[in-house]
Amino acid sequence: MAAGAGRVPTPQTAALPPTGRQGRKRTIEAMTAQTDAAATPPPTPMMAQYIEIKSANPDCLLFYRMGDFYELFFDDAVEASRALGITLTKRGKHLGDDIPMAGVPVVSADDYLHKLIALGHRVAVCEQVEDPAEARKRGAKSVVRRDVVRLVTPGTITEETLLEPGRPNYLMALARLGGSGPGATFALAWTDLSTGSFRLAETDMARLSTDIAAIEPSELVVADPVFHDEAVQPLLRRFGRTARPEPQALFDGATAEERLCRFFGVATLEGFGGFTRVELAAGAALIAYLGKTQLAARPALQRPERIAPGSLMQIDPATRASLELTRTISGKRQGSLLATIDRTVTGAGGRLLAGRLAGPLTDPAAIRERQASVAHFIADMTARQRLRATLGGLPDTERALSRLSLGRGGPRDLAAIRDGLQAGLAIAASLDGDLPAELARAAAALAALPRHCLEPLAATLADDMPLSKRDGGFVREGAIAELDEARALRENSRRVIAELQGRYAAETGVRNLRIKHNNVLGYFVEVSDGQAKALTEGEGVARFIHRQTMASAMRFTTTELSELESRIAGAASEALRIELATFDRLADTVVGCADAIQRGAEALAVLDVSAALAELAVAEDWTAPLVDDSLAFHVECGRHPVVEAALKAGSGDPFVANDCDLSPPDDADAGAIWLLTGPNMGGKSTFLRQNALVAVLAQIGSYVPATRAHIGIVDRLFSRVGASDDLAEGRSTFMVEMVETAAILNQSGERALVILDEIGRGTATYDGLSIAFAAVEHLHEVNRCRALFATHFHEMTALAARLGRMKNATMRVKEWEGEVIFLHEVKPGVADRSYGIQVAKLAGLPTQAVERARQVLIQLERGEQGEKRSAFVDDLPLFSAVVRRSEAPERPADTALRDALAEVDPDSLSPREALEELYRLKGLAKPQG
Ligand SMILES: Nc1ncnc2c1ncn2[C@@H]1O[C@H](COP(=O)(O)OP(=O)(O)OP(=O)(O)O)[C@@H](O)[C@H]1O
Repeated sequence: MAAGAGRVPTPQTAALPPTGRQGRKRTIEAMTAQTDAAATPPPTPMMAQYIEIKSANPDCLLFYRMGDFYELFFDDAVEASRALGITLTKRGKHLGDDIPMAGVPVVSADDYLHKLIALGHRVAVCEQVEDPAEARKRGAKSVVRRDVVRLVTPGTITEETLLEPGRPNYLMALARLGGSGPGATFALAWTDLSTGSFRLAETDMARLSTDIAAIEPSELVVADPVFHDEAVQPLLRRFGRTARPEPQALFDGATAEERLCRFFGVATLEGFGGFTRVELAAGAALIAYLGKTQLAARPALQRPERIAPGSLMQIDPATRASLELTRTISGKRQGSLLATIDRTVTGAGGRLLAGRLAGPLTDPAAIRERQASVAHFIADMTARQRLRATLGGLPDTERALSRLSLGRGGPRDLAAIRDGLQAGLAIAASLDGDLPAELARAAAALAALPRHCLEPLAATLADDMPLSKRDGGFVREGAIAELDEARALRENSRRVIAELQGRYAAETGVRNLRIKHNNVLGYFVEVSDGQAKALTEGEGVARFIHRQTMASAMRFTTTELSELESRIAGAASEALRIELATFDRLADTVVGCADAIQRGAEALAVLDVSAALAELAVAEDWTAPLVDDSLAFHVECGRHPVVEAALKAGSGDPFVANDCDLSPPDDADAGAIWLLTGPNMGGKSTFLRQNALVAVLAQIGSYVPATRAHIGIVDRLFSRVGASDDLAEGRSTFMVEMVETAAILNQSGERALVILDEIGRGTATYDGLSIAFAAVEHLHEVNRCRALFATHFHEMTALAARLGRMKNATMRVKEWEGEVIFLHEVKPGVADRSYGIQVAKLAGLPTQAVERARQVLIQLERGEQGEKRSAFVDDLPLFSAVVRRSEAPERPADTALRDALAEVDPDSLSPREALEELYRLKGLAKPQG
């Protein structure tokens, strides 16, 4: 019986010793230490096997299969019990000490794996690789042979339960050739093992983190020396535990091409397109790492696709985060651009859309091709709705195929392929007429789906699928005569058992006599204690053979029952054998057609995304932007899709659309800069971001939230909005801001689009103002890019007089009865004030603090008009903040003046006396001291 079977992992409470990588290493050493044979008994054969396997996988938690459980021992047990909250127990001794042990049931292993992977662990799954009967043949003490069948790592998972449907899960390899000097070349290779996509791209040191962030890998493998290179380390640190070192041998450039050819079974890679040496090294490293983690299984990877340099808009990690493209700043999908625009109905469609959003295109022709697909589905609403209804119910064909090719598939994966093939062929037939190029290619891929693969699946598979193939029952009745026979025998035997039970009950007179089954006794007759006499006395003695006495029941068997049992067992195992063989045959057929099925699944994803973007454009009233090679950036009535959706769902307030024109002014050869001033909460950040999002949406081939848009290709997008600390990197808010601003000023060319919000506010006013000034001048004179710059430094608006391509714009507000009303409208010109205090009041600052701020502001403004700053500070008595009254206390001069005025009788004064009186009063009004 399984060790620990029947145990349910429960929250663990015992205090545990410290663990960690170091601790684990120590334990392995201790485990394998040679000991004084006389003093301590040698490890049991099973423990010796465990230690051997664990030593070969020191950096993984080892899931060691024992019956229905995966057991963990030593430090692995301690670590897993902590991470998973499962009971830590012990089993036997090693070198005189108790062996800590923890286990998880095989049936729910996926959930535990999920948690461990999410925590950054890697797990080696060690299975029994022979029948226990075989082991017994070698002697009573021999252990069943076990081996690691798979390393589960964050980038190589394929289980449905471990993956998010709409998110790709990338494994990436980073290769460097040419040493660590300036001549070094870099490349990335990445694959989504769950779908088989495989891409390669060259990169360089400056772009490295931007390119990695665009893919968002779950796991990044880097050659050991590169991983530890001081120049690369800070970049990799950004990706935390995602990045891990692997032996340099995996990345060997000299053998890379040969290794790739071997994997794809081709003599040369020429048919796949040209690759650089470093790209091949990255690709081969990825394949080698897959070999290391997947062991015997060969994933169905697509042929490598090269992403040409410059073909995608570059968006660095900070910009990506600040624009909340696929995730909000707090890390959630909800509230991101992706979540707001995603109307896809399949997992593959969702992943394709996410991928497109991560890498907008820079080729206008390719963008227009995608736009045409969207336009097609806008024009043909019936086709769109029909397609979406068909796609909506489909399982994830891509991921099912990947599991089948890795030998991890189940009956439901076969059914998914069947349904995908059926739907694909039906859709191909319905896509008629004049199709735009991208859709025509998709239709062709669908029409080419392998019917010879569908036929056996459709003829053989049942309608309802069990989860595991071992449960049987997935082959349709009538499909295989041999199986029908075995099943009939099995069913028939069950009926015979029921009849036997009735007969025994009648013959013995025990009405509630039952025939039951368990794994230990097999079939047995059970009667309650009080009625056992009918079976143990008289005629019964000869027939009923006693097996077991329970607390309140007795169990028996009969010769007839034993014979029946072996017939039933034979029929059931025969039926299962036939079903398993059928599964393997069908899975082989599917894997044999993997290429065509993959292309079909991709085509379905393209159709889903095109129809979804059409649906979005219609529902939200978006328009097709004109995208070309110019430097134009002209958006009319643009909106921020996420803020607009939030307003709709919340207050119901309409979103105020705004124009933005950064196209080169008439006689200029470079784009314009808008300097945006306006009150807090006026909508500056929203306006800045919405224009960046319009550029992104336009370049993924989508329609955009505007009434008209003309976008000249943006090759690089920079957004520096809001401030954040990067304490892990030891950088303050201001430092982070400056590092990002430096990157923008160093890297933007004339095709860049730069969004800068309140640069320089994190330091002293004059320092900040000077930096903001310099940044705008630099953007205008050196970078010459299109830019939007929001600021509260109103002094900067004066730059418009000097910088020909800079324009001032402001957010309109209305003041009404002392309150400020934000109109969220952008208009040319300069803001007169910031309205910060009104916003503070709206935010609920205590009344006396608001009043006090007003006084300080008045004095500060006076100070700006000539009075000395030091005098102003002197004018602020230390304790005035606690003055509760809203009016300022009367000063002595005010009282004297009022008294003097009261005494004056204007009717009795001559003109000369009146003048003298005026001088006297003025004298009284002079500030004291
Ligand atoms: N065009 C708009 N139409 C309607 N509401 C808007 C619009 N723009 C912004 N808002 C609303 O105003 C809020 C504040 O906008 P935003 O953060 O862009 O202001 P801001 O000027 O950048 O403020 P601050 O200077 O304080 O950062 C938004 O959360 C949104 O609810």
